[in-house]
Amino acid sequence: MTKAILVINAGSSSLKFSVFRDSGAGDPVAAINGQISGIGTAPVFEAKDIDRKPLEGKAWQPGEASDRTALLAYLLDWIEARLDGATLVAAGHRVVHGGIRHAAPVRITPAVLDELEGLVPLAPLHQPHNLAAIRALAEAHPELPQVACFDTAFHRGQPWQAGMFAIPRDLTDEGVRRYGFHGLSYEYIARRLPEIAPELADARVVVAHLGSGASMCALHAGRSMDSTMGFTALDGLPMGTRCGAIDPGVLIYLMREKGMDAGAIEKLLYNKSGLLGVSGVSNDMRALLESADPHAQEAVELFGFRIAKETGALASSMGGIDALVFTAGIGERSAPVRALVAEKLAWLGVSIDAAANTANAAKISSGDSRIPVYVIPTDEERMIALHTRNALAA
Ligand SMILES: Nc1ncnc2c1ncn2[C@@H]1O[C@H](COP(=O)(O)OP(=O)(O)O)[C@@H](O)[C@H]1O
Ligand SMILES: CC(=O)OP(=O)(O)O
Ligand SMILES: [Mg+2]
Repeated sequence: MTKAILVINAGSSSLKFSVFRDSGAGDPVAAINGQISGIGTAPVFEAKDIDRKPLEGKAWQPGEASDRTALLAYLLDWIEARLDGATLVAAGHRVVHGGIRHAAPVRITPAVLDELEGLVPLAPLHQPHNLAAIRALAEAHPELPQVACFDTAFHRGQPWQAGMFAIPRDLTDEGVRRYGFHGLSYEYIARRLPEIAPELADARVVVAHLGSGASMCALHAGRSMDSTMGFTALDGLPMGTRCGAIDPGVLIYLMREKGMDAGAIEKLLYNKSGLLGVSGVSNDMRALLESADPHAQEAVELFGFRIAKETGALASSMGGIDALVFTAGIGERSAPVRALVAEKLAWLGVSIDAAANTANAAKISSGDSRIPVYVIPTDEERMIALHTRNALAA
């Protein structure tokens, strides 16, 4: 029997999904990818087959389909009509925060769901939507096994120094520590890199996951040694709308001198900062690269500066660097951003080939670069499908 696994990556206003077919041999294979975007306003459903051929499009009128349960029920009906003889056996979800307890994917039960709900304050942009999708699916299909795959899990094996803040120990003990995120993406890169470059299997590699959320990871022999994100997905690099690393004294200043409460600070740092806050133009890197506004150019420059700076820091965490990898939306597709970072890493001997970079080639370093530089498309969905299958088999 061919089995089908539904993979869901739920965001604030979108629900990305994939259907994988699992014959039992090798990795599950993606058959359908799609998303429902515009949730909460005017939802739009799009799906493509594995050759990127459009399968379906549907747009709802504003207000017509406002709740996630109804949209998920629609999605499930649509998927079930296209299983083509396969049986839907499980759903795997990206859940951003697994907290102190989860170092591996877990089968969802009501108790697990309640526990994950407790982590909402640590990932306000993601966790509520991840859990809402699980709840809605459980309502529509109570018998379907669901598995939560955590963005934090891959980092749980880091050396203790990478996970610790210099704060009183009782706070550390209760979980106020650095977790790291985008773990499903880094785990995929850790598997994929040795296929592309076998000589790098045991190497010290800095991976830059540059999407709407952006972070970097120090990978040594495929294991996470350090990462730029910490307790929350706010730390590290500036992102589309998130500030990245900030002096905690700024928060005290905002509270004391500006009278801001937790909600206002959360909104400022998660939704109004980053590329959007610096540029005043957009949170989208494409718009900034096209803009002549000097503040847009400053936002791009700051992004590149911080990526280069963190490359040095992460290399230090591993005692050196043997390769650099770019991935995710900006990392995979923005030659100007990669060129900017490479320029700032010239001191390290990084040099890229302009034509290869423009072509988004797999290897973009020039022959005389001291370390190779790769562009590797990430595949968080494939990791989720794999983890979901394995969690069910266990
Ligand atoms: N060709 C491109 N050039 C520059 N940036 C791009 C390009 N294509 C996509 N992006 C950027 O990638 C970001 C989305 O990355 P992605 O990894 O899909 O994010 P997420 O999954 O976190 O929503 C967008 O904010 C956009 O700025
Ligand atoms: C953890 C995180 O920042 O995720 P995303 O890039 O999807 O926003
Ligand atoms: Mg992403």
